Amino acid sequence: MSAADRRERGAAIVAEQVCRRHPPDIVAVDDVSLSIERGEFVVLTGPSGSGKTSLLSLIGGLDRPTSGRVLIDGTPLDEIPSDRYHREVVGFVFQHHNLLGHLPARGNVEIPLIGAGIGRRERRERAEALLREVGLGHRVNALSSTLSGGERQRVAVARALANDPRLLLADEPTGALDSESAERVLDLLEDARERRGATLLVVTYDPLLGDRADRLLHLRDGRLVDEPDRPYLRAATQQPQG
Ligand SMILES: Nc1ncnc2c1ncn2[C@@H]1O[C@H](COP(=O)(O)OP(=O)(O)OP(=O)(O)O)[C@@H](O)[C@H]1O
Repeated sequence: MSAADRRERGAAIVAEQVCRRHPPDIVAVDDVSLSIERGEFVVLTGPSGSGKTSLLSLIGGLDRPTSGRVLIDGTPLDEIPSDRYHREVVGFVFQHHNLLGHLPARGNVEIPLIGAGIGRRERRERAEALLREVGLGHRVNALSSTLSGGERQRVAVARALANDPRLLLADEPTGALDSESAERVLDLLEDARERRGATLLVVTYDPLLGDRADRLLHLRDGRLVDEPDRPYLRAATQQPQG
């Protein structure tokens, strides 16, 4: 199916000849075209420095292509107001979870709800419900800085889900976790897809995620490449270097 066909059927994400250059001569993303169906779970992998985070940032509206364009549900991303996109459409899980350590777990999950015109009490209830969903109902008042790595990552997932995003983007969400915590985070992401119909795009080296994804995309030197097997999916401690 061509990218244009998928767009007609309402692909969640389309990239059309997307490039991201950094002066003077770095090409982080080089002419990438792709299409991801609604509700699909796609893993993006490739060696270190191949452009995975750069591409995720372009799709997540954290950065803009130097040429080409990204469409979300058929609408060019640069026509969607950035605050609306981040408030209503997309949720992010970062590897280093970017939690505010001085806030309790609940406070972190409430952050995306603050700009959404939701009253304080409802925000609180929703954040607590999400934390229960990720198995942290007993830790809602714990300062994030006192949580374990796996717990923090689960808070990060709860925060990413707070706005009920239809697009969930994750950058090495299990990279820093032991296998049990990694399984748990992965279950949460898959649950978001099954229960909420979210589309998942996940950057990873983790074979566990690769096994569960519908499809793997491989980047090398900023370009999408065909790989016969899964050379970049290895335990985090054995990450291949560029
Ligand atoms: N702001 C920037 N300025 C200059 N070069 C950049 C910038 N951001 C990324 N790059 C370069 O673009 C290339 C792709 O980087 P990116 O972080 O997207 O790779 P990656 O595949 O996510 O790597 P890793 O797996 O190590 O996180 C790298 O060569 C990187 O040094």
